[in-house]
Amino acid sequence: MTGRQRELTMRFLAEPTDVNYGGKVHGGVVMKWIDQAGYAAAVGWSGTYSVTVAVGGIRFVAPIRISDLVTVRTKLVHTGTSSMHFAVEVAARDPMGGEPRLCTHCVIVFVALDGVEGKPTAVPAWTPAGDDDRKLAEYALQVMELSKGIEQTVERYREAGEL
Ligand SMILES: CCCCCCCCCCCCCCCC(=O)SCCNC(=O)CCNC(=O)[C@H](O)C(C)(C)COP(=O)(O)OP(=O)(O)OC[C@H]1O[C@@H](n2cnc3c(N)ncnc32)[C@H](O)[C@@H]1OP(=O)(O)O
Repeated sequence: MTGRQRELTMRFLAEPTDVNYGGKVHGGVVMKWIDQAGYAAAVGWSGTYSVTVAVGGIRFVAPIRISDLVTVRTKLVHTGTSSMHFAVEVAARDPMGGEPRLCTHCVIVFVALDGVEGKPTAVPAWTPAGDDDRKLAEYALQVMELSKGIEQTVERYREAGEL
């Protein structure tokens, strides 16, 4: 089974405990769903315990409302040695009808460990099969490069004691 399931989808209803005073789902709750779907996808692909190492390019495009049917879709778009990059889309729709709306998208990266307190370990490699796959992989790598650039900027300011 490891190294075979490239896509994973979670579906559920947005509950009253997920929403803020305006009836819209908290951004942090959406991030938790992304993390959970990414975790299931990562351990499925790697066959080992995996941890989130980075999230990039997260954009909350449209709100999710209470009782919406939510779909979190993850797609593996790149593997490194121990890392797995997933493109994630969160969509929602009224379960009584209506078109799905894209609500959030991002890239999330997991690292496979050789145990719960372990070290990074190799994952089955995934190779892009066509132009669409190659574009997705390039997109994910660019997003993560930009995120690493932000991390380095933050680090520079922290080291200079300016934060
Ligand atoms: C048995 C128990 C089951 C429990 C079942 C419960 C289930 C319930 C539901 C689950 C719910 C959801 C759960 C979600 C999973 C968490 O939420 S995990 C918690 C949040 N994450 C963490 O705590 C991770 C903290 N970070 C770390 O421990 C270390 O940074 C890591 C991830 C082990 C990496 O260590 P490191 O020394 O940086 O390792 P290093 O060898 O330099 O890099 C490893 C890889 O990371 C990549 N990397 C490093 N930095 C970055 C970056 N900024 N950007 C991109 N890639 C990077 C490297 O490029 C490298 O990739 P490869 O070249 O190998 O492909």
